[in-house]
Amino acid sequence: MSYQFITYEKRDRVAVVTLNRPESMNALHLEAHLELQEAWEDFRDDPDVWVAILTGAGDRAFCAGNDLKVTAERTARGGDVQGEARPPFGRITRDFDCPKPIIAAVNGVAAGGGLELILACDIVVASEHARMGLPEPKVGLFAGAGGAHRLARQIPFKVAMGMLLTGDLIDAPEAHRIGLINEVVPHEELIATAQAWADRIIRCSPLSVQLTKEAVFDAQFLNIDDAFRKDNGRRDRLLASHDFVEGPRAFAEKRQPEWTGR
Ligand SMILES: CCCCCCCCCCCCC[C@H](O)CC(=O)SCCNC(=O)CCNC(=O)[C@H](O)C(C)(C)COP(=O)(O)OP(=O)(O)OC[C@H]1O[C@@H](n2cnc3c(N)ncnc32)[C@H](O)[C@@H]1OP(=O)(O)O
Repeated sequence: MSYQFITYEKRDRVAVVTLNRPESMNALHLEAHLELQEAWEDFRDDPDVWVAILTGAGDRAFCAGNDLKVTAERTARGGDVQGEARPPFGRITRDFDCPKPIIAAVNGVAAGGGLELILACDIVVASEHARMGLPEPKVGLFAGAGGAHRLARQIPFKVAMGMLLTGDLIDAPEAHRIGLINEVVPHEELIATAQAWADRIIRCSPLSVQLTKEAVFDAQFLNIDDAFRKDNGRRDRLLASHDFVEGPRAFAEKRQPEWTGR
């Protein structure tokens, strides 16, 4: 599939998705959002790819959120911005709720939908000059693509409300201090650090990793009985899998496992 507003490369079980509108701070208009959605569906459904890295092109921005200039132009022309906005607000990060891990490599500013993409990722490595926040209230919107219901689950409530109600951005060291990101690294080490996280994950059984992510997600959003009920189904699936046989056998034979993910 060829893309105009993102790049999508797969190598050695890792998919690298790059937002590719550096001239617009990698801001997302509807067309870019739809390409991103397509790439996630391919990543989710490709059995040969186990982890994704999401980053932005250029050195200035990871993603500046919705493309405000395009929205302004389309609103001025009487375009159906409301219709355009409806799917992404629900979908832009729902698609990320695929069971495979996604690592964000934050190469610059992540604002609005840019931070909402990060909140939907599982592991976040940021360049030392990255900044992030949810400035939607400053532009007449609200963080409806995951920011309002994810931020307060990932950092202390009052710190989250301070960010959500002011729209203020924070720098990478502060994001790391409050636990919003895993690591802050020199800019030139960003992609290598994200790749190192991916390499550590693909040494694990892909089936175990995916079921772990599903279990964590269900525990966050389902009532405890439903979450445990789904865990029982996951456990049965894992116990019946090749990986459940291969893992202990490889350990006993002191060799690297040969995972199949089935
Ligand atoms: C909502 C309708 C949706 C319609 C369908 C869209 C589908 C895609 C869905 C995306 C997710 C939407 C959900 C999300 O919750 C809603 C939002 O994201 S609202 C937007 C939130 N983002 C912002 O408010 C950020 C605005 N920008 C800034 O605050 C600053 O630019 C910055 C990011 C902090 C960077 O500051 P600086 O480093 O000082 O750089 P500049 O300000 O000088 O900017 C450089 C250059 O880039 C242009 N630019 C920056 N941000 C955007 C943007 N979001 N859209 C378009 N262009 C942007 C800026 O204008 C400058 O351009 P120049 O003037 O040099 O031509």
